[in-house]
Amino acid sequence: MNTLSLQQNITRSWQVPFTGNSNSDNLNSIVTVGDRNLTIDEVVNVARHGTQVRLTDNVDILKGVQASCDYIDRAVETGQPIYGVTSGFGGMAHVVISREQAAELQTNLIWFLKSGAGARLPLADVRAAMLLRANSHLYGASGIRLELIQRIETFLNAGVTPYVYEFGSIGASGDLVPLSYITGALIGLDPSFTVDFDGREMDAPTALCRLGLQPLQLQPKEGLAMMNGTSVMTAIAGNCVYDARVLLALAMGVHALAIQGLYGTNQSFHPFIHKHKPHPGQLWAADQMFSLLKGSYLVREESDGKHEYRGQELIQDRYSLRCLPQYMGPIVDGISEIAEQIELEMNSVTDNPLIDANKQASYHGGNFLGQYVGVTMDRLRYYIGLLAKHIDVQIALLVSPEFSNGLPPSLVGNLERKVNMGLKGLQISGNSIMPLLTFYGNSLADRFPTHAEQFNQNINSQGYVSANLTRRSVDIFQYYMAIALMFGVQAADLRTYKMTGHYDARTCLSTGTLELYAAVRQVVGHQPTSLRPYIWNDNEQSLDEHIALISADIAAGGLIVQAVSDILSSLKSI
Ligand SMILES: N[C@@H](Cc1ccc([N+](=O)[O-])cc1)C(=O)O
Repeated sequence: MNTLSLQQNITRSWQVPFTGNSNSDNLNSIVTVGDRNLTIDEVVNVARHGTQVRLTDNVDILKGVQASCDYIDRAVETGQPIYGVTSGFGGMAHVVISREQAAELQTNLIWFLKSGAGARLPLADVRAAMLLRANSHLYGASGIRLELIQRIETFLNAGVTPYVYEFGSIGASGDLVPLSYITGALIGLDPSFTVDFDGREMDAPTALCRLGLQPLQLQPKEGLAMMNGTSVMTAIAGNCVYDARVLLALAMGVHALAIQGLYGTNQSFHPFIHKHKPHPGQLWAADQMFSLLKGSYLVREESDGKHEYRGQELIQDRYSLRCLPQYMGPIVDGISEIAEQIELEMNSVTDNPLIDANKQASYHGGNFLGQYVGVTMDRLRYYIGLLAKHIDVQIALLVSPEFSNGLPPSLVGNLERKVNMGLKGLQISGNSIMPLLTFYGNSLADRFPTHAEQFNQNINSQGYVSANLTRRSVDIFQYYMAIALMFGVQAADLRTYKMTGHYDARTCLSTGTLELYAAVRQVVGHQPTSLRPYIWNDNEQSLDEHIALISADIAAGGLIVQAVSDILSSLKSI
């Protein structure tokens, strides 16, 4: 079946409704796999937005794939001792496997690894994992037939996604258990392997039948090649890095709104300061913030180096404003390093043994160890915690008249209505999320080794669990960001009123934050007006609904994300 002929514009059950963001250019173009490096954006487009996939038709590459299979065939024929081909697995690798048992060894591997537990992974993570597995195999070092790799292409393009579970991998032999579910489904091993077929739950043999495919018997090495690798944790990591960058760009937007709400200065972002401490992330954050505040009537324009006594107000801003580039810098640099390492992992061969068909040799090693994923995902959660902590203190300044430079307590809109308590509940709700995000910042990769599997896997990365935890952290951060944006918008309106006597912040905000402000107002369905700020009386809206609307827009890459697309693309180029 030619799955490429399937209509590309059908919206599938697992698809995130695409409203357009910075990777929209590539959205409808096909992603070719095998002859070049994949990017995080491409993986996200395939995983979430249904971009079609085509395996390379580069003859040399395809010959290389076949040559690795031929090498394995010969090795089995001649009884060469090769791990996992003519030997047992892991701590039982001393067991000799005969030529007659070599295929059964591979199928049996799926059976005893079918031991996952917990919730199902999001389908987008599984799709990304399949894409990365195909990519890894096309290096021709794995001894797996093109026919099996093509099944991955077929599944992806037809929207067929195996169910995989959140527990089972220690990230040591890669993701053995999660990948066993993908492998079992791809070959239609048994009805107990199930898939999402375009929104419908179905057993794998039935799904194959619908795709016009027969169940497939694994050849020697193929089970190991499919299951011995980091593709699932790396897939989750790639999706998380994408989301974390979006959230970092939004954090910059939130800070720019908060600085205007607080009537902060732009002087702290002056290039003169930062060229004297030129860490790339710090330079980026300062430069972005300087631009983001340009043209605003709600900042103290002090870029000429002048400053004045300000009565009871401090002559310079508090640290969460003044030291923003120095605080954000390491996070920016860290996330960019994480993105680089995850992209490299995405474009690696992560199984064992690896075959060099040209030299007629195979090498026993350990590219399946997911330590890069474990460590980077631990770091990413740590950075998310730091970002959240910074936003939390900004909100605390905004709601406290002692520190807010004259804003009403808890950002109450209508002070005449004495029962109005403003955004107190919203802050408390945010306060219930932020500590969790910093708690999730704890590391997992350094936890006590499990000495799994007869001490064979006696060091492990926990990369899979760490990546899943990072996804949770990203999801929660989206709620927190929604809350922060609500504070930013309300503060901008109230500061506008203080400066002008009307509430329409569009007339005063910087050009760099106007779109973000307008996007939030549009998403919650409250258009700006000069007569009232965003929140006027407590009983006129349900704040929880606004949180839900804004966070859903962020998750879908909607209007709010589009509003920071310049920041996002600049972030990707660091
Ligand atoms: N990742 C192991 C392969 C492996 C080890 C253990 C198991 N197992 O299930 O015990 C399976 C596969 C290696 O290549 O050495």
